[in-house]
Amino acid sequence: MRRPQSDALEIDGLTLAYGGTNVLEQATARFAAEITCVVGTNGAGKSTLLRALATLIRPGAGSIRYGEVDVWGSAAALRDYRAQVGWVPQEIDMPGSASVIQVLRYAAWLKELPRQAWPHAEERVLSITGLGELAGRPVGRLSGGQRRRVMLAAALISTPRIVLLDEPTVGLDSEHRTALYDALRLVAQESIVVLSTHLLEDLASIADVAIEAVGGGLRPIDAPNSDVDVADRAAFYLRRMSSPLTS
Ligand SMILES: Nc1ncnc2c1ncn2[C@@H]1O[C@H](COP(=O)(O)OP(=O)(O)OP(=O)(O)O)[C@@H](O)[C@H]1O
Repeated sequence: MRRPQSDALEIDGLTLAYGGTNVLEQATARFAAEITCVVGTNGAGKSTLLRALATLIRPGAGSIRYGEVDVWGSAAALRDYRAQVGWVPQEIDMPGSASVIQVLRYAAWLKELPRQAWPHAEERVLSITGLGELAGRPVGRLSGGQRRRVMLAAALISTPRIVLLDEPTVGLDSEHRTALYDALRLVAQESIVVLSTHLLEDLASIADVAIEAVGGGLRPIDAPNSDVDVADRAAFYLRRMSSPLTS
């Protein structure tokens, strides 16, 4: 079931900079309980936007609001917001000797989940990510795609309402991408999912909404009629991506 409108995540007039250089300027967007893909060329600001949504970077101007609350408005608002966020960074960083279940328990401990809730939470995220049979295996003995799903499972352990993934498909073959996308489909039934990608051809199979980081701003790529088939949708996105800014 879709989340109520009031729980949307909104950015308004957002400016993000490193040093004195703006990466995004006056950017506006709205994210609902569906899968939003952020696309754009190298250096366009996709990761920067994702990091800002994860509150790893503080905006120079503008606001990030979740359910009408300015997440940077107070220390309490920031803490409450962070408790709702599951973050999957681009870099896979887990001790190779730890088993999948140990990684999940560490994530549950970090998120301060009550210990009695751990077994149910572990079962839930293993099921969503299709990792049940690998629970006891050291992550160093998993494939890149499986490790990526472990990171997603760890991010999901506290049932976050907002799931942010920076380039989650890097290095994955189509089979592993499909497994990841299947997991994200389940997550997006209840949570806001935002991911960055440079794989335009995958937008057709995963994106409910696509936005492009371009020229320091964010531009929605109109959703095509969902009745058209997947190949047509992909072609649609690719056409939109290559169209001039004024179109
Ligand atoms: N920590 C940083 N310090 C200074 N500049 C940075 C930093 N991180 C990113 N940048 C710059 O900000 C701009 C946007 O980078 P960002 O990583 O958000 O782009 P991207 O769209 O994710 O690119 P890619 O597709 O290559 O991952 C780039 O010009 C980059 O060089």
